[in-house]
Amino acid sequence: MNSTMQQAAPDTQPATLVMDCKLDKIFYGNFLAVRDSHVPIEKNKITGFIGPSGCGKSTVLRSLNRMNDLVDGFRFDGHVLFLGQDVYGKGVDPVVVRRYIGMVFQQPNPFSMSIFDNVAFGLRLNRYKGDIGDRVKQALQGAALWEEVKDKLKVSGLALSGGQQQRLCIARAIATQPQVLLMDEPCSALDPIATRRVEELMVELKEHYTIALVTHNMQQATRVADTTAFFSVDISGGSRTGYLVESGPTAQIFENPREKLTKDYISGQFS
Ligand SMILES: Nc1ncnc2c1ncn2[C@@H]1O[C@H](COP(=O)(O)OP(=O)(O)OP(=O)(O)O)[C@@H](O)[C@H]1O
Repeated sequence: MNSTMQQAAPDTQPATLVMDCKLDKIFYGNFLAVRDSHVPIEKNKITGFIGPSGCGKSTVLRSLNRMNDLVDGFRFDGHVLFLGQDVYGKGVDPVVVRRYIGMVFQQPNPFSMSIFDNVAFGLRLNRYKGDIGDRVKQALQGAALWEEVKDKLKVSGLALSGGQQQRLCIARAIATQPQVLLMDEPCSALDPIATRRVEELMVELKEHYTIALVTHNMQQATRVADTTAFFSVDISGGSRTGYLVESGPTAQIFENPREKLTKDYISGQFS
């Protein structure tokens, strides 16, 4: 395993599998937050994570690019493989991991700097040697924001509308050309029109990227996700531990789920 994560996928890895995430147990200190969750993430697809509050959707998502490393007491049993390589392997730099597996958060969080500098941020951080201007333009085009901002690249990112800010954050995330984009409820702070825009964008982006999406919105999952993973919460041990109930093609999960728990949840019978 090398720290740059640039090796080719081993032959044993199915070509379509970008990430193989086997999260047997995830702890925050002594608290078992998630158990028994094996989530395959397939290339150029959107994998949606759905389930009730506290079932561990964000915990699982944030484990995929080591965002949880920043949380005191976080540890897990299992593995997270990116193109067959252990994301948590010895000597693997989390900063490098996040270059390949980018993230977009719930609240649009542009930096307090110009639109251009927001998008160029990761490129500069990674000492990008090419033409930064070209890459910024390409990323803004990819995030369907270029036409709206091309004449005001020096204006602060904070001066944009909420929907534009979220597309700016998506541009920032794709500027370094990651292979996977993790999106944690990216539309929850947006109005319905901006939400539709970002949903359309996600569908366009999957042509070039692989996306894992946490969403509370089941209609959103049916609109954009190719695969859906349904999580629930086990309260039988007196604690609240999230786990994967089932995952599969979105149409199957919503129209013909294998598990009664899934059926109850998607028909609104979950308490
Ligand atoms: N940093 C943390 N420290 C301790 N416990 C945490 C931390 N983050 C999450 N948890 C706990 O882990 C469990 C899963 O939380 P998580 O946020 O992953 O669930 P979720 O399904 O994404 O919830 P929601 O839909 O409400 O955002 C919860 O019990 C939560 O309180």
